[in-house]
Amino acid sequence: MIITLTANPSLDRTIELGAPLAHGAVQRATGAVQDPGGKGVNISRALHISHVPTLAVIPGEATDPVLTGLREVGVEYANLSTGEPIRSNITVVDPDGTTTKLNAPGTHFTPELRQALDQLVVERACAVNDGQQTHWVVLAGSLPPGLDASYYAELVGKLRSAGFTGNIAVDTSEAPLIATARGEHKPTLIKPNSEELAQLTGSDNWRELEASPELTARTARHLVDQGIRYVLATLGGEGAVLISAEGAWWAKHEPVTVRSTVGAGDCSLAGFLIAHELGASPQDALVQAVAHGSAAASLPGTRVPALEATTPQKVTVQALAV
Ligand SMILES: O=P(O)(O)OC[C@@]1(O)O[C@H](CO)[C@@H](O)[C@@H]1O
Repeated sequence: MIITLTANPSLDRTIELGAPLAHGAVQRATGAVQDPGGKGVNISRALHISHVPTLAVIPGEATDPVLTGLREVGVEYANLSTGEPIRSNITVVDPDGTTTKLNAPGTHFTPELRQALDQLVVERACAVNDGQQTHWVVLAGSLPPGLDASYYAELVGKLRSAGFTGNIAVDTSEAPLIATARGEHKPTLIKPNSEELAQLTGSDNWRELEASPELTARTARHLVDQGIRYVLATLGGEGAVLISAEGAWWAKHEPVTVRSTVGAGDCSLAGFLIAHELGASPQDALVQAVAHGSAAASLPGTRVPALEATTPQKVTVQALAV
């Protein structure tokens, strides 16, 4: 069982344009799709479609389109009533696949709501759900207004104090990511992209990291030395690097036609988790992460691929010396 927390879920509305986005103009879309979104939600959707048991913890009303959307596809969830609609995030896709994303701030959290959310996550992580122990808790996405940057770092500590001994992954950015990496209780895994790795390590040139798997591995090595077991660094079209105490590897998929990169990073993490649940080695889990990310990028909107629709045989992997 893998539990995901999406503290700031979203209804993802994707609009496809027949001509490049023109600032200040009225443009007619050639297509529009809407999906339940937010990073943890996407990860749970990707796990579910590949038959890996998952529970998505989400603040929001049961009648909200995000939750009805999850019910329609059969993803199990535990929601915390907030009295507010879940935010809508807009993605505009140009004909060449370039995406422009507009993310709303999300529901304001009171201290009472925060406490209730903590309790829900900790209770579900420590309980046996549907006869299954929780192997991973994934804390994912931005934090809504009212939850401060140390929220995930503190929640990792609360899970450990409550006796949760499984793995914890954190997939976030900016101040919450920095606070998590510096926190007293380290997560098992973090999944930064190049920009986030640069934020974490104080590097001012994330493009250099994206272009160099070796530099990425050397940079992320410090995080592993500080107690994070796995750093899964995604590099866009350049694949991903996994850095762990056992070694570092770079994996890259053959080029694909990109429809939408939104959620591709979430699917990479889902691919890693699926492979890990199936007992794969870290290196093979990296290959599946890259296969999942590429498959997601070739789908429209925030659509997620099933394991059987991914092509790990088109991924090349090599060990990196760090
Ligand atoms: O505003 P956040 O929480 O950083 O990101 C939210 C979001 O952009 O992330 C997902 C893709 O990773 C989308 O489903 C969603 O709209």
